[in-house]
Amino acid sequence: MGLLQLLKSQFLCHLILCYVFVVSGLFINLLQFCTLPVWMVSKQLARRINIRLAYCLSSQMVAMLEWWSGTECTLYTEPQSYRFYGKENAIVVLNHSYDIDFLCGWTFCERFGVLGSSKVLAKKELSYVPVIGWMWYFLEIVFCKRKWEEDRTLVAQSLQKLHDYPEHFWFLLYCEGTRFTPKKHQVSMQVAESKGLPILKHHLLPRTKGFWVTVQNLRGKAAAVYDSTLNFQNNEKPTLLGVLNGEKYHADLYVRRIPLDLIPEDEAECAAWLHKLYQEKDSFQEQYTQTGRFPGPIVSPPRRLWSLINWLFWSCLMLYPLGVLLTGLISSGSMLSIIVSLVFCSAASVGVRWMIGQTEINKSSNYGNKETTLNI
Ligand SMILES: CC/C=C\C/C=C\C/C=C\C/C=C\C/C=C\C/C=C\CCC(=O)SCCNC(=O)CCNC(=O)[C@H](O)C(C)(C)COP(=O)(O)OP(=O)(O)OC[C@H]1O[C@@H](n2cnc3c(N)ncnc32)[C@H](O)[C@@H]1OP(=O)(O)O
Ligand SMILES: CCCCCCCC/C=C\CCCCCCCC(=O)OC[C@@H](O)COP(=O)(O)O
Repeated sequence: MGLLQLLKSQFLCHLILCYVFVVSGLFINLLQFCTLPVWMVSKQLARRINIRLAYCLSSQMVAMLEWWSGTECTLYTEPQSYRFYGKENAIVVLNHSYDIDFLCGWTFCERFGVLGSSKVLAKKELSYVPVIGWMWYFLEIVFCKRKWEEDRTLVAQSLQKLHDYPEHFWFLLYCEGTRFTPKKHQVSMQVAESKGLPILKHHLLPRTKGFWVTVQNLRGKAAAVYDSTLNFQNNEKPTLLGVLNGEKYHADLYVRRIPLDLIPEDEAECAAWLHKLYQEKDSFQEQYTQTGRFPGPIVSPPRRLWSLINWLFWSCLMLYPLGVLLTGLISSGSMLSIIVSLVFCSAASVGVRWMIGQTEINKSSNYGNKETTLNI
């Protein structure tokens, strides 16, 4: 292990990175809160400010992936589709099998200039996660309860509000609704069998209602669906803790651009269309497993310096007061103050560890896990 790699794996380094992320994140949340009066005067101005504030926060995590861990993200796509990326609104359909799939998605958002405005249909529980969840609230992220009776109006209303959104955005939809585990796969394949649908090897059976409601409500606003399939070379199983440790991963993303007009309006036809899409995605994954690559040419956008510059800026801004505080603390010689600070630091690390836990598949919810969820 090289010296730099050894440094990256040190707990003290992690503590510093997390400190910068959390404290700057809370500060950004506060700035977002201050944009509330602006909403009353100019909604579009408030939205544009929030897009930039969100960029300041999410690009720190992107910088950690791209510059700290040096993870390589390769894009497989047709050149005629590539020219549209970042220049139109789109619905992104992505497989949900990795702890850091959302972060790889963010990396591509950053490279195509839509990171600050990127959106997702997220489970409601994530809105309570400090920093990221609170940021999403101001970014008009669409939350769902994964209860269709409530979601059908809730999600539709939130999507309608995006019709006058002032900047290009990608709206991410994990149609599988939860992360892939062997148990959830087994349960969802029972549902597939009962519906006479083919067995999927690499995906859970997609939930079609959220897709249908999204497509219907973003018609006229989104131009296309980006069917995206993510995998990692050499069977890597990336984690956020691994990224924090400076481990380098190799992500491959295959994207097909499908104009929204090609997607059926009728709910049943739209559901059948999505099932067929997932059967195709499954065959791409199988091809990747067999050959180590996706179909189509590689047209990767390079990582940009912006995420690194933003990260260095916030690090300087946050580490300076920390340095002043620590110097004052040590020179005061007060044992009580030092103990209180240590207790505070320990509590903060437990809090950050909990946040990182939200990304871990082994802490995944029970949604889709139980036979009782079978609506058959
Ligand atoms: C060029 C580069 C391109 C791309 C780059 C890639 C990406 C970048 C893009 C953007 C990045 C933006 C942000 C990323 C940042 C962070 C993201 C982080 C995380 C958030 C993710 C989540 O929170 S995922 C969880 C929430 N989302 C969803 O659940 C969406 C999918 N779900 C649905 O659509 C659901 O339908 C619903 C939520 C709307 C409603 O849920 P409900 O439970 O009520 O489901 P259903 O009504 O669908 O269930 C009943 C039907 O399902 C059948 N059933 C029952 N059991 C199962 C089972 N185990 N598996 C499958 N199906 C099942 C049942 O039979 C019913 O069938 P019907 O035929 O009657 O529909
Ligand atoms: C720059 C240094 C930063 C270091 C510190 C990083 C700390 C930040 C930690 C976490 C940010 C929270 C991001 C939450 C995104 C979680 C995405 C996710 O995958 O959600 C799961 C959901 O889809 C389905 O849930 P279930 O599978 O049903 O359960």
